This record gives sequence, C-alpha cells and structure tokens, in this order.
Amino acid sequence: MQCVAPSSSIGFKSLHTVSHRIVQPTQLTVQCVASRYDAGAANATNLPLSAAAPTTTNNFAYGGVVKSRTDWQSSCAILASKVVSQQQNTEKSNGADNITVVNGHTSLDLVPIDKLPKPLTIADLSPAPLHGSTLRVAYQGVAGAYSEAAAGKAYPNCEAIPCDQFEVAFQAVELWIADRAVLPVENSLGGSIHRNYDLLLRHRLHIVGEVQLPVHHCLLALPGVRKEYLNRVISHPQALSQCELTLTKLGLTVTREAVDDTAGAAEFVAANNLRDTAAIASARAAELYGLNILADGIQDDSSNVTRFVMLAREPIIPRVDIPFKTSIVFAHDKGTSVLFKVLSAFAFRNINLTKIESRPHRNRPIRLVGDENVGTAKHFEYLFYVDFEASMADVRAQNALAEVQEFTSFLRVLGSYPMDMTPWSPSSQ
Ligand SMILES: O=C(O)C(=O)Cc1ccccc1
Repeated sequence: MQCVAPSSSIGFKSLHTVSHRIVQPTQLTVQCVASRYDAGAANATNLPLSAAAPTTTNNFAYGGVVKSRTDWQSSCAILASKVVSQQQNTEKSNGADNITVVNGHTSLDLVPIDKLPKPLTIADLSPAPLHGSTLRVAYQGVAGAYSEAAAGKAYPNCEAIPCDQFEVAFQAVELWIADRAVLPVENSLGGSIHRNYDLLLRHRLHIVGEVQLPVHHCLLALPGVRKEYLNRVISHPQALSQCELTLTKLGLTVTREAVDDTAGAAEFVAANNLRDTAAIASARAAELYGLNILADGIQDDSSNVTRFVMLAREPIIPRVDIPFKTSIVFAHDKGTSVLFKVLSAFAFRNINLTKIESRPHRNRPIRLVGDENVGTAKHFEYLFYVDFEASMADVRAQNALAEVQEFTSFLRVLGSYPMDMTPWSPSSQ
C-alpha cells in the first residue's frame, strides 16, 4: 500500500508552519509534509485532508428501499452500458479490417491470445477510479493509524489518503478526490462508534465492504523516557478505553487525554518533544515517529478487534455466490411491537442478524402518544441499525425488506457487501 496524497495538491512545508485549512467544502486540498523524523517516512507523514464546514445533506428525503433499488437499477444501467461498449469494442475488433481494440486504443498488430484483455467478470463491475489504476482510499488520521491498516487490508495496493476528520474522508469520496473511505464502526471491547453511524446517515455513500482488524496497542514514548516520568497518556478515546485496565496495572494512574487518532497522538508526542507524555498507538506509528515501545500489547483483551466499513459513491452489485451482509437503518412507524415485527421479517426467513443498534432520532427526538383520558405520553424516537447475513440479490432479503417497509416510516439500505471471511488471528498490528 502506498501512503501518498494526490500529486496535484501536494505542497511541502515544515511541520510547524503548515496550514491545511479548507476554505470551501468544494476546495479540498492535500499537503504533504517532509518528515522531521526520517526521510523514508516523508511519504507516510502526509498531513491529513481537512475541511472547513460539514455538509448539511438531508438524507431523509433520499431514504427508502425503493429509492435504493432505483439506485441499484441506475448503477446496473451504467455498468450495463460499460459492458455494451466493451462488447461493441470487441465486435469492432472482429470486423473486416481486423482492428483490435485494447483498453480504448486501436492497434493493427495481432495480439497474442494470452495478452488479449480478459472478459469482464462480476467482480470487475465495481466503479473503477477514473484516473489511473490505483485506488485512493481516504481514512481519518495520520500515517500509522489503524484505519490506514484497515485500508491496506481491504485494498492491498491502494493509495491511502489521510484526512483530519471523518467528515473530510466522506467529502473526499463525494468530490472524487478519493474512491473509497474507510470508517471504524465497532470494536469488540468499546462497542459501536456512534458518531460514525450518524455520519453514515448524513452522507449518501454506500457500504461496499467490511474488514475486521485485530488491534494490538503499544505504549509509546520518546527515546530515554521511562514509565515513571509520565504524567499523561494520550490517544483516540477507543484506544484509551481498550487499555484502561492494563494502564492501571502498569501503575499509570495518570491523566488520560483524548485526541483524534492513535497515530496522531504519537506524532504529537514526537513533534512537541514531550518527555512526560506517552501515546497509545501501533508499532508502525512508533517506527514512523521515532518513538520507543514502553509496553507492547496493552489492550485489556487479546481478542481486541475493530470492524471497519468501506464506503463508495456507488453501491456494488450484490452477489449470492459468496457470503454477503446487508446493513440497513430504519425508524419506527406508528403501531405496536414494531421492532418485534421487523425482526420477525428476518427470523421467519432464516436470515441471521449480526448487529442491532439503536440511536436517538435527532430529527424527530420525541413521539407523542395521545390518550384523552390520561394525557400525552412521550417516547424517545430511535433509529435502528441492523446488519443481516444475506445479499440484496437474495429474494429472502428482498421480501424481508418489503415487509419491513410496511412497519417503518423510514428505511434505507446502507449497503450490501461481501463479509470479511479472513480467519481470525490476533495480530501485531
Ligand atoms: O485512531 C486510529 O488509529 C483509528 O484508526 C481509530 C481506532 C482507534 C482505536 C482502535 C481502532 C481504531
């Protein structure tokens, strides 16, 4: 995996003077910092993309399974037109003048059979980047963040693009600066990352994949610093909570401070030469920012794993020949036992649920239930996020969702995507 910013927008500045503020949401820029620590890390220490203002897209107007199906149909149509144009090219190549069309270029040379372009398979039918062949994957954080590792696991030869906020990673995809965004959504120790679920709703990106990444935390400090010198530990809030017990066991009952990402914490310690502060981050972050590993594997549970989802502008075509998962979000409609009815729609079809999560419904916080005799009862309104093990190409899933729609006031399919089936092994990530 490469860790570079798009070359058109790279600017070299010193770590202390660089400004990477975006003036308008439509003018995302990337700046690359020549590393103070070592020349080899220069690529890896790109300053993240940043944004001035969050978008205010209202996804509720867009929600609904019918709309999502329409989306699928329109992307199928686009992809079908790609296939047709490929067929037309092939037909051209079989024409009387024997001109072969290879990757859009015509050639009068005879091409050996093994060099002919391979036919498209269903796996090719995900939108390809328009500029060159390297997939650009936006993640929140700086080089050495776990999200960067997740991007590399999902797309081994990708170009990872650091962003200073998740909002920016989303916008980078929406504005075609990146092809995918990677987003941590839940952790085996810390539970769901709620803010990121809210982001999924506020944007129109589709989940096109997932990866589960074993997370191995290290306690990092400047060379020569010992545990006894520390009076502060900084990291991403999830990392701090995943290491809480171990930190206490190590005698580190010092102040904890939350920062945006683990590798950013390591970079901060190094850049500011902080001899009283340690960071919780990966071994790779230690290497990149010239820090020592004071303690290795400090997560409270060795089976610490984080689930990330991959987001794209277009959905992928769902398949039934490999295990697929589908993620949906819905809101209650009027009536009783709505959640029971919704979950039964899956249970009766033997569709396994892998996740259910409720979040307060921000746009409609309260539901009034009138009763003339007693008064007006008020309930909180919730959005429910459900993941189930079936593809949207599976008729069981289609029927279940048609039924779910009857009981819900809002339903959106966030994506139907291949399940991460890699064997589980705690790693040294
Ligand atoms: O901060 C990071 O490195 C992230 O990618 C977020 C995160 C934090 C802790 C565990 C997994 C992911």
